[in-house]
Amino acid sequence: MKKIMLIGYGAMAQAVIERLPAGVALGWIVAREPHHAHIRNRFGGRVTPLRSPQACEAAPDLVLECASQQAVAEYGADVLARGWHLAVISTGALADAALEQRIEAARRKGGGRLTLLSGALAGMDGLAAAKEGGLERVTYRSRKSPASWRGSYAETLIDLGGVQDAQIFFEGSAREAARLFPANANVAATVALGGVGMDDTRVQLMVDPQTKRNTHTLHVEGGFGEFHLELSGLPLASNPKTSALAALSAVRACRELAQQ
Ligand SMILES: NC(=O)C1=CN([C@@H]2O[C@H](COP(=O)(O)OP(=O)(O)OC[C@H]3O[C@@H](n4cnc5c(N)ncnc54)[C@H](OP(=O)(O)O)[C@@H]3O)[C@@H](O)[C@H]2O)C=CC1
Ligand SMILES: O=C([O-])CC(=O)C(=O)O
Repeated sequence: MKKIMLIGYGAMAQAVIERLPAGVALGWIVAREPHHAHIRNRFGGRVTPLRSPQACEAAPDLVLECASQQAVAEYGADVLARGWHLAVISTGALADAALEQRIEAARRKGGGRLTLLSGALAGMDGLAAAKEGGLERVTYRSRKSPASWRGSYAETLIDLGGVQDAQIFFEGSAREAARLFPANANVAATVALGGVGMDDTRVQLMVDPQTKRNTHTLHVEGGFGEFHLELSGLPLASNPKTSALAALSAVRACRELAQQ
């Protein structure tokens, strides 16, 4: 039986817990103190709530980050320095070049393994293959409902309550998008890391009052030709910012672990 540590106890973490595949057990949850009593009541002694991964006395087979860019900054380097396997969903954290270097240095020194989860988008395999032939242009667009952008920096750029038609409210690099929209633009960072990098990946963010989906559009041009991919994902009921597919990509990482 493989034993995992989950970082975060929000919408995605709940979706992952509900779908944990056979052969994988949840051993630890890193969560803020107010969640600890709930975790103890729900799982009894089977799952230990922790304030940080450093408080864990055993070695998890996988540490699954389903929390925030801030959590990646707080714990990522330490997890990798211990030689553990870290799977990250809040990939936008790596838009901070200093943090990316710290994480890479810790990984090299400690021998840990870093996996970037494919998250809410598909096609990362095709992007990686296309990169081998040279990439010329990568554009990513995210289109979500007003509810999905609420509480984000979008509120300073557009009147989410008054918008009548679909509208682009942000255009910029993946680095800017991931840092300005930490709960909404991790996919931009994932595309950037798999393709032409944070500064050359063009990003458009769009609000659409007519949709209830999170639609991700990726356009890639290069020596191989071009591809255009559109994925229309259902958001999680408990967090409209987050697509169900992102949680399923974390479940898939657990299944791969079970099969090792
Ligand atoms: N790569 C991708 O394709 C996608 C990435 N994401 C990212 O996945 C992450 C999780 O999403 P989701 O579950 O929907 O978000 P939620 O806001 O629903 O839940 C986040 C959880 O993580 C906890 N948390 C955040 N920071 C820390 C920390 N430093 N230490 C301990 N706990 C922490 C929160 O704690 P508390 O309850 O105390 O606030 C909360 O329990 C987000 O960063 C989101 O942006 C989402 C969708 C797609
Ligand atoms: O889940 C999504 O649709 C995308 C998302 O939030 C992100 O990229 O951070």
